[in-house]
Amino acid sequence: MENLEQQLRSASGEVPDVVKELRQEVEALRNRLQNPENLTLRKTSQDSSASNTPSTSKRKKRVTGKHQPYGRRDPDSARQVYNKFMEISEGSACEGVRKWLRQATFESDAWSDEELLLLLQHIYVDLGLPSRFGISMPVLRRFLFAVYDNYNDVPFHNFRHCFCVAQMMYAMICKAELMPRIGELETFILITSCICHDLDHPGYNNIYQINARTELALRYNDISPLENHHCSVTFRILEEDPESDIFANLSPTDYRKVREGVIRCILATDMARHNEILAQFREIIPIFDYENPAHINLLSMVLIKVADISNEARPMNVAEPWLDRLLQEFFSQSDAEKMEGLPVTPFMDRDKVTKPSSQCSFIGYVLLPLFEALGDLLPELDDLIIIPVREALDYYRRLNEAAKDERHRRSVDAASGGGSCKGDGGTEDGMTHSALLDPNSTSSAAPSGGHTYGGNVLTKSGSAHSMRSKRSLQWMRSHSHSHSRSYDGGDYEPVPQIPEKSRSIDATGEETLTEGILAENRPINEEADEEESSEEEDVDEEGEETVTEVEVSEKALKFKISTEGSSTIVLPPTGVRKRRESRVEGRVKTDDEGEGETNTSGGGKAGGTQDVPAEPSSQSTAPQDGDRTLDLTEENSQQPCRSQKNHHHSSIMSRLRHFTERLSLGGGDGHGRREGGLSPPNTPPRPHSDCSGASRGRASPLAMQRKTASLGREGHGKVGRGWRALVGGKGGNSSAAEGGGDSTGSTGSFLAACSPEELGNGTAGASPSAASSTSSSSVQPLRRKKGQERDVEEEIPGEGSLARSLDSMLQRDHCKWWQHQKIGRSGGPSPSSKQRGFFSFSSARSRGEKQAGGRGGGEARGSIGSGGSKGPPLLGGSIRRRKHNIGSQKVTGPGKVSVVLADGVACESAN
Ligand SMILES: Nc1nc2c(ncn2[C@@H]2O[C@H](COP(=O)(O)O)[C@@H](O)[C@H]2O)c(=O)[nH]1
Ligand SMILES: [Zn+2]
Repeated sequence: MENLEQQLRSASGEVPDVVKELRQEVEALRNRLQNPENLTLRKTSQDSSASNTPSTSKRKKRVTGKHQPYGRRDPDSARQVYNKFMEISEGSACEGVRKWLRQATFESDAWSDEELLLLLQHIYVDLGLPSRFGISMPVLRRFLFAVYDNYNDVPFHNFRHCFCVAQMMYAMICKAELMPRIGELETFILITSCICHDLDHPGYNNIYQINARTELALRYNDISPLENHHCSVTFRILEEDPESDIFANLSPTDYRKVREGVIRCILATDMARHNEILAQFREIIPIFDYENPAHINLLSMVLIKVADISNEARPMNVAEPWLDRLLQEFFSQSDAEKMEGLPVTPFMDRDKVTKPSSQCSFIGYVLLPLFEALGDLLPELDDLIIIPVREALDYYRRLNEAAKDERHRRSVDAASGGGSCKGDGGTEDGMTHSALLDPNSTSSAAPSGGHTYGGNVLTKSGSAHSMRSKRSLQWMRSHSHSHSRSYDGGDYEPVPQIPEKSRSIDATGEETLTEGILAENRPINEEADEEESSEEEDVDEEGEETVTEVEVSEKALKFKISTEGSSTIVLPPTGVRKRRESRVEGRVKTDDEGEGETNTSGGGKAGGTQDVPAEPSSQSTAPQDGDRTLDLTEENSQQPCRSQKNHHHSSIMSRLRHFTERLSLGGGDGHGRREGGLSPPNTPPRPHSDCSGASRGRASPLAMQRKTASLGREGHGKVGRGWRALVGGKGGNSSAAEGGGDSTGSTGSFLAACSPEELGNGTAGASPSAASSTSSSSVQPLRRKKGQERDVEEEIPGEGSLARSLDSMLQRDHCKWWQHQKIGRSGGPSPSSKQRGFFSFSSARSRGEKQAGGRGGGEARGSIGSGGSKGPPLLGGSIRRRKHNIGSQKVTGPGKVSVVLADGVACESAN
């Protein structure tokens, strides 16, 4: 522009007005673009021309990643989804689908995007939320679509993930009959939070955001940058398009509670806060009081966390594609980290992670302890989520054990000049069939770390097995004989096994020896302390572990916001070994015996219970009441922490210094400068085949099974097409649909997709899924069929021919297909003669059913608690809510400054 103006000036002596105006516009545009706030959402105004679609234009600039390989979905396809959603939006799910929607077996892949939107609508309506909170159906639909439109096209953290989380939340609410207990408002908060909890997720996590110093990390000062962003986007959606504002008719009090609640819940999904939240929750379980808002707060945070990581509670054919997507996202991030010279996040590193190792670690150390804590309070959820997760862990342990056995066998073979890796039970991919196939195999349950292989017990030298507790071994033994998902609910105490992480297995079963996991990952992935090295000495090379996401994420949070409204500098754990021990022992010690008091003085309540160490000297990473910050001054560094008998204080001090330096400095030259100059990685999302698994690149029965099960990702609509063909669309355009969406509904057509008789007569051979169903149902004890191997390359979603043939089959025989899906879920509901097929497509009126909608239309279902006024304060709890002036600072101790980040959230740090 400047050049142009200069030329014009020299040519004609003046700059014409039109050019001046143009310049102003360019300036305004530049300002908009440079302010990331303006870029978070797609502007409604930009595309309002097209059928009143709320928002479908491409955002110009990302705020969530420097080198971002992912993007939004194509605006045209989003618009199409909107139009289709509007077409079907007055339909409703039939009874069979509704029931399925309350199960962990629900398969989101079976539905198109617009169908999922319809199902989300159903969830709101079924819970009576629109009528209770004055949400008209057009507003609800517009909101749901805006949410859809603000998810990115990333492998895992996409709209379908948010759907799954919301659906699991719905299932838990129904199963445990939570609504009367927690109240309508909290239910509203929970469902909405689930739907919004990963909005605009870039596919790269907080660790990347912080290390790469992205706009988000800068904006949120490294404090849960993504979760803060998800919250921010949530409320921007509502602010920027009042027609989508589902909170518009809330009273000011309720609005405040909802806003606080949604923020609280979404922020709780940061895995860096996992231990803190779990520890606090465990504290209150024995005294849980549904009348106590602080307890409800914490329960909600746990519920959303559980829903968020609940994929492994789903049947194998649902869970595994999600794991593949997650690893795809992980690997893409670690590839980018490598290319950008950033610390490589160990649990995301394709060179170090296998599916079984990843899942053993995650389920054993992160997921199951959380689920079981929830199960302690809500035993109703055992069947729904806890037992399936135990089985998943059992399965992955077996895989891990088998892989270890195989490696051992190979090394023995190699040492003795032995030959082939194949034969006598070994598979091409390094798995030992005997261990996988034989549920009675003792290989995963051998006491004292013994492995059986070919009848010989190989004694493992390492400490990993010795770190299993007796109870763990007992459980593993008992479960190695388990043949059914119908777990007897016996005396199971989950004590995680130490998964093997030090080696990964490639497609041929070749193992890649990894270096010390922590060694490569500076700054925030490293345990740099010498003392720690010595602490690790008793971990043999096979017992080496990859730190979990929680551990790495905790470290990534320089400031850890506590739910008490203050924040604390996290004490770095004293070492992997101690962490493991504390996990192994902590639960046993804390729940009943009260031995976990070693690190609190005066019986401090908050925190620490999960990580209560086996040894008094170990550290809890959870903040303790009364001593929430670590004083960094030299003189105080010599003093023991007030609330912790800290035998390692000085080393922790040095570690902390080291750690905080590294944190703030990023990788690179050791002086805080990342090595620049690297070209953008330009790493497109890896195809599925790049997710390393215990076995890759080979077709297998399982792969076929999975292929048939994870249907129609070619547009996500394959399966639904059968239904859509039947329903045919209402024929109304989107605006008509919007207009007609009040509680009375318009004259929607009624269409029962198939009759109960048809369902009852379905035969197993009718579809590829039926094959899946048959085979998986015949192997109840494990989540996998005997001999099933992992084959990632075979799992590419949406791969043509099978999906196509299924699609055409579905158009003929969708009812049977659906029935088989139901049959096929291990642990899923048995098909009932009352099942009514896919969807019935009916208006509220024609079904004579409550269809919430316009104000006062339709009452809430179920027994609902008192008026939804239970919304507790943000960050409340045991938990004093503090009113602060945002931005204010005060010195809170020698070398410490407290800065108020947001209402109720203060951050204390060394100055
Ligand atoms: N290794 C695994 N990690 C998992 C699995 N399911 C979830 N996760 C991790 O948890 C977080 C949840 O947070 P989100 O709000 O970002 O979704 C997710 O990012 C994963 O990293 C799993 O099955 N295995
Ligand atoms: Zn999530």
